[in-house]
Amino acid sequence: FLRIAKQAVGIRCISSSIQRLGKAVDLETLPPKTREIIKRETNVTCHNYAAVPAVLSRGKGVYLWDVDGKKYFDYLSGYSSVNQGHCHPKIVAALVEQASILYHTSRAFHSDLLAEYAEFITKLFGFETMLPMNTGVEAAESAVKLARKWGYVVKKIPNNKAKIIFCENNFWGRSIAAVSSSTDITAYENYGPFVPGFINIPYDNIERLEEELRDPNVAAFMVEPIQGEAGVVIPTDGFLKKARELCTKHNVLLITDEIQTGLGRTGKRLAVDHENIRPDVLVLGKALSGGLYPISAVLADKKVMDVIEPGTHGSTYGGNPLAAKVGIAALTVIEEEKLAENAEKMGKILRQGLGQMDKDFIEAYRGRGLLNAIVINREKISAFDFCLKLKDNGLLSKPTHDYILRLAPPLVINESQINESLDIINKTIKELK
Ligand SMILES: Cc1ncc(COP(=O)(O)O)c(CNc2cccc(C(=O)O)c2)c1O
Repeated sequence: FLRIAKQAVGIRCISSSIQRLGKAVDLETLPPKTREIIKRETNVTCHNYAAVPAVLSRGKGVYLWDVDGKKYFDYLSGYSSVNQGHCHPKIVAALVEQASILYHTSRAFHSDLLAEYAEFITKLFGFETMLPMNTGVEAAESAVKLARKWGYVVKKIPNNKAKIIFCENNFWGRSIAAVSSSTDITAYENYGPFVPGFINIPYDNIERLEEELRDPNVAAFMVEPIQGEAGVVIPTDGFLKKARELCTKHNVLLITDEIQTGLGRTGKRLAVDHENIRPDVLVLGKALSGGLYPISAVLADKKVMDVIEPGTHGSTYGGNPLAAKVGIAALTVIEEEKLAENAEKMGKILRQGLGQMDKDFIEAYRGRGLLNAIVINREKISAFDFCLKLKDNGLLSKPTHDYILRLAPPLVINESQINESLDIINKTIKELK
């Protein structure tokens, strides 16, 4: 239905003012080196991003520096990839050391590190097996393939009839399958025809989920525990727990996409830990490498994962020894430095500060741990233009929508840095009043 609806009317299921593309920026207002590099890049690259006009050349911890030496707080963390902070010495050391030993064999052969990495990550998250991939969308798409195959082989769904339930305003990447499940017209427009068998329900709507789960051809429900790109949308307490119960009741796989919410970002190792539930399939990415290298993974128990036999799925780079080494280091840093606990503490301080800001300007704020967002009064300024002003004052972020600004610094941030960031946001608001 969704596919036909999208093709027929191209409806915008979410606000028509989606701001995937920021406002045009007057390059002449930028410092010369920044301006020149942006012009050169624009001349020879696909224009698939409307970037905030900062040209960065160095990063350390929570800080970034641009080519003119200006220092910024990073409040995007590479879209929650750099949870461990920029250029973390342990993760860099792992890469540098392994890069001069062995970095790629393909899985046509075994390498000495995949076993160590797979044992580490499966033990840490409590699953029997893992499938190593590279980007988030690859892992999410692998989870969709795994669920479909499980549906046919185990649940005995008639061939090519498997359905997968997604939530409106989901975001799991830019592949044809990912945009086939999307309700964001800027993500799917002019990319049809779409992948069949995908159903959309409103997020955080248990009644609608139960309704769709009654269809015996449903193989899985894939959901973000907190919707990141939708604007840090937190479900009602108990939603995930109820979804878990219903998926079990209807013999449907629960897939949680923790590519943005996982690995300490929301103040727990995984966002599902806030409700103490265990999915059938867990999808990780982004901070699995600390932002240093594309690493993603799908975790599941053997009764699910073993439907994939040799030669029926794969990836040139998936599970390479460099990724294995970097993955172990990145996960070790999160655990050893207690980054989830720090995210919980620092997130509370951040939201406390946001709560004291001018309510005429910041209409709302929300978040868990260090995955936060503010809703800006659209009468005052767009989120993109507010970003430009924040940049001038030394804080970098990027909107998720016209009036929603994400605030997601590396999880290594400390209290004085949070307070300094709050001062920058307050100063920017005062300048705009
Ligand atoms: C929840 C979630 N799942 C999957 C993906 C896809 O990961 P990859 O991008 O590594 O394939 C994401 C990605 N998250 C994300 C956030 C903001 C921008 C962009 C962008 O594609 O420009 C992507 C995500 O936020």
